[in-house]
Amino acid sequence: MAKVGEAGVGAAMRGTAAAPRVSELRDFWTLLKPNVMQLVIFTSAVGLFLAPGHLHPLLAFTAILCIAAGAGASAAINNWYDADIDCRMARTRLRPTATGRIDPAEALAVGVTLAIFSVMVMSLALNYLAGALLAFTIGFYVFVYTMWLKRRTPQNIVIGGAAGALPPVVAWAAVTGGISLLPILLFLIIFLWTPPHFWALALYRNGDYDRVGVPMLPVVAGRKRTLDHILAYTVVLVAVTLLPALLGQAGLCYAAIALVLGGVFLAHVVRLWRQDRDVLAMRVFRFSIFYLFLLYAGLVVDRVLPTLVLG
Ligand code: HEM
Ligand SMILES: CC(C)=CCC/C(C)=C/CC/C(C)=C/COP(=O)(O)OP(=O)(O)O
Repeated sequence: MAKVGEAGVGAAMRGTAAAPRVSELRDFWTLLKPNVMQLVIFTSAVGLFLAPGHLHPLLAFTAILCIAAGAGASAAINNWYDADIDCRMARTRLRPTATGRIDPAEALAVGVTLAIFSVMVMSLALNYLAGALLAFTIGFYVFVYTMWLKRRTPQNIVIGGAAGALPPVVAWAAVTGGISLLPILLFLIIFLWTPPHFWALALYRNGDYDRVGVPMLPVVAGRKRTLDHILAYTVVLVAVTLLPALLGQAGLCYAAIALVLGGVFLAHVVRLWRQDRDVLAMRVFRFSIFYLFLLYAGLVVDRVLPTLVLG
C-alpha cells in the first residue's frame, strides 16, 4: 500500500496489529465491485446451467470463478481510470481509489493481473472461445465503455452495456465451445435491460454526473427525454424477454414468469414516467436488479420443473 488508509490508521491507533490488514483486504475487495459481481455471477451460472452438455463440477466452478475474476478485474481498472471523477461524486467518493486508501496504480496492477489470470485459466481449463470472449468482455468494459464512451456520449451505457450482457454468453461458450440462439437471447435481454437499470439511477444521481461533466442522458437530454428512453427500452425489453418462449428455447412456465415480471417492471416504469420523482426512480433501479435476477431464475425453474413434476 502506498498510502495508509483512514481505517488502517484508526485500527493501528487502537493497537490491533492485524486490523489494518483486514481493512486493506476489504478495500481491495470493494475495488472489484462485489455487489454488481453477484448478479454477473448469477447470470453466468444460468448461462452455464442452460447450455447443453456436461461440465465437470470443478470445471464449472472454474469457469464461473474466471468470469467473476474478469468482472472484478475490469471493475478495478475502471476504479483506477475513474479515480479523478469518483472522488467528486457523492455516490463514489468513499471508494478506496477515490479517498487514496488504495493507490490508483495498485488498483491498475490488481486489475491487469486478475484480467490476465482469468483469461489464461479460462482458455486453458475450458476452451479458447470462452477465453477470447472473456478477454473481449473485459476489454470492452475497460477500453470501449470506461476510456472511450463514458465521458464522451450519452449512448455510453447503451453501447457499453454489451460488456455486462456478455457473461452468460461466455459461460455458454465455456460449456459448449460455441454460441447458439439461446445465449444470443440471454445477451439481448441484459443489453436491453441495462438502459432502464442505469438511467433510473442516473435520474436520482443526476447532480453527481453533472458536477463531473460525464454526459449521462439526464445531464445532456434532460429528465423528460430520459424518461421517454427508459419507457421505450422497457417496452422493447419486455417483448424480447418473451422471445425465448416464442422461439422454442423455453417453455410456458418461463413465458408466464416473463409476462408477470415484465408487467410489474413496466408498471413501475410507467408510474415514474407519469410522475418524475426521485423516490420512484430509485424504486425502478432497485426493482431492475430484482427483475433480472428473477427472470433468469425463471429460465432455470422452467428447465427443472418438468423433471421435478414428471420425475
Ligand atoms: C454498462 C452497464 C451498466 C452500468 C453503467 C451500470 C451502472 C450501475 C451503477 C452506477 C450502479 C450503482 C453502483 C453503486 O452505487 O455502487 C449499479 C448497481 C448495480 N448494478 Fe449495474 N450497471 C450496468 C450493468 C450491470 C449489469 C450487467 C449487472 C448484472 C448483471 C448489474 C448489476 C448491478 C447490481 C446488482 C447493482 C447493485 C449494487 C449494490 O447493491 O450496491 N449492472 N449499476
Ligand atoms: C466478465 C466481465 C468483464 C463482466 C463485466 C460486467 C459488467 C460490464 C458489469 C457492469 C459494470 C458496471 C457496474 C458498470 C458501472 O458503470 P460505471 O463503471 O460507470 O459505474 P461507477 O460510476 O459505479 O464506477
